[in-house]
Amino acid sequence: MTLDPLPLTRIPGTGLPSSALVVGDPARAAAVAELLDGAEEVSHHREYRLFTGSWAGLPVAVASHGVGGPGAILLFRELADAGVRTLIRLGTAGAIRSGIADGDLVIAEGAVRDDGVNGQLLPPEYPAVAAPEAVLALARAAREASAPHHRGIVWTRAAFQPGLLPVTEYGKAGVAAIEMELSALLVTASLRGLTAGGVLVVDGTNADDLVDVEATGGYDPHRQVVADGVGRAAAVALEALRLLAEDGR
Ligand SMILES: O=P(O)(O)O[C@H]1O[C@H](CO)[C@@H](O)[C@H]1O
Ligand SMILES: O=c1cc[nH]c(=O)[nH]1
Repeated sequence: MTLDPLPLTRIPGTGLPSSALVVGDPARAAAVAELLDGAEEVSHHREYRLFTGSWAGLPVAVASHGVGGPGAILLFRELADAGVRTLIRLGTAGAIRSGIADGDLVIAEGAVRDDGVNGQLLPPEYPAVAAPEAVLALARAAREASAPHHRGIVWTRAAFQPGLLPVTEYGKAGVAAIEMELSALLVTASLRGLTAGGVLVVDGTNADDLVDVEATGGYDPHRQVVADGVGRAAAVALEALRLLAEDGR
């Protein structure tokens, strides 16, 4: 692999696979890499940890982007600069819509753009939409893996912990779940002509009192039900990348 590290994340500027799975947590990137054949760690700078390997014959990159849109977008853009064309985010999220339980997967059809970075880059009317092909590939992979899953709009929100200001009641608009980076990825993908989507594992409730507490319990992402969901979602996301590649993406 050519070693010409890009300035912000120190990932190589050339030689990466065209398909990438992105996750928040560097330790999760390492855990997902263990599912790959021939996995190697390529680079690790700040929160940006990168592995390559292959899944069912498809070369893939697995990279971590840390917590929050402003930092994550640095990785998304440098992956695009490095030639990555198809990206799936595998993350965790709090459920908002009722009927979504801990460990369930939420496949994002689009995201509310509260990511804390795109608002400084382009007008708020510009949408954050997942590639339909990515949505369908994720749904098919989840169905074939018998992983409980839901589809819908996700709220990407820069703030996690509660503050003084009232919180928008996106539950009334049918929003499925809340997380922190997906809209940064989806907008980057639209601007750069990439294919992107996201699958999120419900890990409980957001710190704000927004969610279906009865369905999800309190916020504790360190439970077995979440780890089991992340394991299922990792296989679903990798399989979706394979389906997309089969489809020429
Ligand atoms: O599990 P990850 O991918 O980090 O995703 C979620 O978890 C973090 C918050 O704990 C935020 O990054 C949020 O988007
Ligand atoms: O942003 C997030 C991530 C996980 N769980 C939440 O409730 N919110």
